[in-house]
Amino acid sequence: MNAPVITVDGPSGSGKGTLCALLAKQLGWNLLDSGALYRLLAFAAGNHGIDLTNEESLKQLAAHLDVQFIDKRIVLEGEEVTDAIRNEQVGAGASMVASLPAVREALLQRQRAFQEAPGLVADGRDMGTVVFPDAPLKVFLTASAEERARRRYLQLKAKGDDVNLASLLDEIRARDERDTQRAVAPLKPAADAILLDSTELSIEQVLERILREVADRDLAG
Ligand SMILES: Nc1ncnc2c1ncn2[C@@H]1O[C@H](COP(=O)(O)OP(=O)(O)OP(=O)(O)O)[C@@H](O)[C@H]1O
Ligand SMILES: Nc1ccn([C@H]2C[C@H](O)[C@@H](COP(=O)(O)O)O2)c(=O)n1
Repeated sequence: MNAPVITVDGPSGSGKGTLCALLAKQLGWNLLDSGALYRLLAFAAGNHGIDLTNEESLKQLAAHLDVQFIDKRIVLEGEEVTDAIRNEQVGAGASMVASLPAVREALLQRQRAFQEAPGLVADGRDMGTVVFPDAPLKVFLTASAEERARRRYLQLKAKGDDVNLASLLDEIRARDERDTQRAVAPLKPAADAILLDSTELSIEQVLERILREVADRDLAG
């Protein structure tokens, strides 16, 4: 029998990554950060001088992407890029390459390979709709664009980045537009997903709510 999967989809800054990391730790399950794959591809394209609209070259690059996930570190073509892929510029590039159907197809099997015992928590935009359509628990996590921009502002400021709240809100809205309007695997809740708006919830409240769903479905064994 396949290992169970919990999918968490939603827009940028809604808290998916935070929730998934906590869930995976609590359950002792594997974690897939699918956004990191699109970020890595955009980053690698920059290294190789490949235009972010060149679908054929990006497809080849995606199929042969030399990446290793070692604990919480990410190594791309021998170079540690864990922090380097986490800025808004790489996020915007990731959103562009993610709109190309051949790229999504090339990354599909790589994502499904993360489904290993005892279970998988999968973070992304199309985890419940495309990559793991049979997952027994699907979550669609949202928050208002203003709250998501505020969270990102605090996150980047804590890292010492020079940030502007209004620009972050513009970038979040632009990314939402691109991610929800693309023709292939657009960001949308799966028909059987639980919708959770975290605008006024703490991280702990979100985790508690989802752990209740895990218990109700008897997923943790
Ligand atoms: N419920 C919450 N309340 C307050 N802050 C939160 C909440 N959830 C997450 N955060 C904070 O918001 C920031 C963004 O969260 P996170 O990276 O988990 O979002 P994300 O949905 O994974 O974004 P992306 O898709 O762009 O990677 C982090 O600093 C995180 O600590
Ligand atoms: N399953 C996924 C995951 C991510 N993307 C795209 C869309 C995002 O704007 C970009 C970066 O993701 P993040 O790291 O911010 O979660 O990658 C996607 O299309 N499908």
